[in-house]
Amino acid sequence: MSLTIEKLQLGRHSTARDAALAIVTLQPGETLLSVPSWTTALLPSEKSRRCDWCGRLSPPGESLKKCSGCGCYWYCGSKCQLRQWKAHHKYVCKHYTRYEASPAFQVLSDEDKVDAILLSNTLGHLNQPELDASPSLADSPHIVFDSLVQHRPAGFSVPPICGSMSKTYTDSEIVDIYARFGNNNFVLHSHLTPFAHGVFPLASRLFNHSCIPNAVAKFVLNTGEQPRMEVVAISEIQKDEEITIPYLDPAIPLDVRQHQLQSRYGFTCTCPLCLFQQSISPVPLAPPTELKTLEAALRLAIKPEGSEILTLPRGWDLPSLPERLYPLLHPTYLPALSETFSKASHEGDYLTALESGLTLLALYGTIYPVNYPLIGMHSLELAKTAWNASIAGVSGRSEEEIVADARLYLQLARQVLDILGPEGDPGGPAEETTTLLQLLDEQQ
Ligand SMILES: C[S@@+](CC[C@H](N)C(=O)[O-])C[C@H]1O[C@@H](n2cnc3c(N)ncnc32)[C@H](O)[C@@H]1O
Repeated sequence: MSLTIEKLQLGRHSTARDAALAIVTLQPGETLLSVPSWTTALLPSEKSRRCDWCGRLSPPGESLKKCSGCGCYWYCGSKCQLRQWKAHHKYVCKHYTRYEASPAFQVLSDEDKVDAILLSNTLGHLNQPELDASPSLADSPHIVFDSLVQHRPAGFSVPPICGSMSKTYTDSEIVDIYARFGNNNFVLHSHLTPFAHGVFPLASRLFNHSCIPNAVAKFVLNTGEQPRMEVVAISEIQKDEEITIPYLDPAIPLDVRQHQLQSRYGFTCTCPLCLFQQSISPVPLAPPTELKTLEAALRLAIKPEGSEILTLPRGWDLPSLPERLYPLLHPTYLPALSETFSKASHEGDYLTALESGLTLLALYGTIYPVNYPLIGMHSLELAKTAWNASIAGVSGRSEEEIVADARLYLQLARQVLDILGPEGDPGGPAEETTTLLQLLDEQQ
């Protein structure tokens, strides 16, 4: 398939069939692709909180309007309701209540329920003529969806379908369509919190996975429109370089990551992060007597004594990590550290919170590529902790020192979140960071 979209084009890949390649040099923060979802389905926890079409939260003081047919879909206005009706709800509405109450649907896991609804919606979409009579390939979700790689993991079985579409397609056609689901669909998130699953055929056709991605997907919500996926470069990408996104959190332990990539997507990841972690595996646990020394050394690597700048590794830099720090890469260490930071910040044990939060930031810096959104989110959390600590007081540290740290963390948060740009629900970390920086400036 030949496919060129402004800044990127499809080229051959040695193991993944095709790959998205940059046509020109791309800068961090550049939007590489912006596409509306073909169809989405909200997670059960989000039903009636968000519009089923545009995915926006119900505006403050207003409630969403319920579909009078099925009573199970909610909309922020008639524009969204009409569009969803035309796209696929007309096929499922009068069947939905019985379908949702059926034992075959009820036994499914929450994730599978969402995919079952997504499949029902997708069948509706496939049954519609393309909007454009002679669409370019990139504008034709039908053709692109048809060309997606199929994957049938162990235990693969098609969930029950809602509505009249089950009669329009043969069983084997439905199996073929569902076999493109697990490895091609996306989890939609707002400020990194998932709220829906969605089908974006063009994005699926283009982007392979790397645990050290050079781009990430974000989701933009506008009334009347389906949620839009935007793929944003987080580092400089050279002409002809492959553009990759993370299919899962690169901080997940190596064996779990490899297992999930193999079972859900059917491939073995050979990115430099996986290869490096394999090469040092099994990582020993740090002896408890040495842990504090190793943590201090890791913190010093990003924030040398008295330094007024944070030096996160430029891009993924694990091979340059001193070998004596490898025990901090043990798979159980990061979750324990993250727990310590959350608990200590919450309980007001600020000495522990500031130390563990900075160690965690340094550890994230060794795993995630530079400008990875989670680094910005964590840096904001650490800034808020430092802010609270400056008010409460921490023994051995002056208020000025702690406020200076809060500013450093906020600046890092802003740098990273500015590259990601606006996404998801109103408010959120980018706005919070700007407000806190303004407050700090006013206090000076
Ligand atoms: C969303 S598609 C990506 C586009 C795909 N390369 C294509 O040609 O349509 C996901 C599938 O691509 C392949 N894939 C993605 N990332 C890969 C990687 N890093 N190594 C090998 N295969 C990969 C797997 O077959 C996976 O199920």
